[in-house]
Amino acid sequence: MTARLVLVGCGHMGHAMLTGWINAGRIAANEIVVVEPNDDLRDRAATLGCAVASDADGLPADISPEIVVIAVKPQVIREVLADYARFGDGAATFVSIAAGSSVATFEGLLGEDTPVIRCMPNIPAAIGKGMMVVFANDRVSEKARDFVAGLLSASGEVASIGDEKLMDAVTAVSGSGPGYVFHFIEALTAAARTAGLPAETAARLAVQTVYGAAVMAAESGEEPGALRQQVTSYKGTTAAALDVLMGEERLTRLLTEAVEAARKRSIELGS
Ligand SMILES: NC(=O)C1=CN([C@@H]2O[C@H](COP(=O)(O)OP(=O)(O)OC[C@H]3O[C@@H](n4cnc5c(N)ncnc54)[C@H](O)[C@@H]3O)[C@@H](O)[C@H]2O)C=CC1
Ligand SMILES: O=C(O)[C@@H]1CCC=N1
Repeated sequence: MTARLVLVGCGHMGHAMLTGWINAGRIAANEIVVVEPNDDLRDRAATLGCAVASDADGLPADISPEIVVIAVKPQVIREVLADYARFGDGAATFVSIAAGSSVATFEGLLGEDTPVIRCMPNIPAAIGKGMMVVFANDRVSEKARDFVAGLLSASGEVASIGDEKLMDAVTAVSGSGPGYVFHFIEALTAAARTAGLPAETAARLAVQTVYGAAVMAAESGEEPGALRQQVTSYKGTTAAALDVLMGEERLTRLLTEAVEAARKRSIELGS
């Protein structure tokens, strides 16, 4: 077995991405070593056919991976990276999905010649419907960039940005965004219950409505505003509800405030 890729951290996002890579055939499971201290999560990765270790000391001594993916919480990045310094300074390309953690943090801890790709995925990556946004330093080779782009595209759409500062905004919109949408579904379900619908019906209507509308927004080729107008009959029911949501730009202002809170937190996590 040649260990082409080391995945450090196999929790929610690490596992979501790992299954996407393997299921899409972008890399063979036996070319991956997963480092994960949690026994259950490590076993889950082993079930996929990956080699596993509970910490960096458990990695085979002679491996020389092309890619090291860091998928641990931002709060532990510094201590975790110290264990992977031997792959720094150009030996491997590091891919980080940690919110906030800058490329400079990686270069500082692993050596300034370390190729680093910062990526902000989101949790629908677990079903191949993610949004992944990447920023790379200029040490990343074309070969590594292509390999990583191929891996990420197994989990959904991939976009790149040239200004790393925008990663905090990206994190606040698409990284955390599924959380907002899940909460919207919860809120619509609660409203449906208040309107008298039984629990099961309320939940079903809320999910299918968000799903159908999202697919239509993604695939119809029409602007969301135009689609909204198609639903909104003059003096009809949708207009009555949208008066509540759009009056004084209530929902836009609320979301702007929420996104700004997430953006600020992303900056804090990186400092
Ligand atoms: N969950 C999400 O929707 C998203 C998460 N992210 C980022 O992904 C990263 C991971 O987040 P989650 O998967 O949600 O967290 P998680 O807590 O589910 O996964 C982190 C994993 O790292 C493991 N871990 C801790 N110390 C370790 C070490 N020394 N070596 C190897 N593994 C270690 C933990 O046991 C855990 O399983 C974070 O940096 C987060 O900012 C980014 C975008 C979306
Ligand atoms: O909540 C968080 O910090 C992570 C980053 C984006 C989504 N989840």
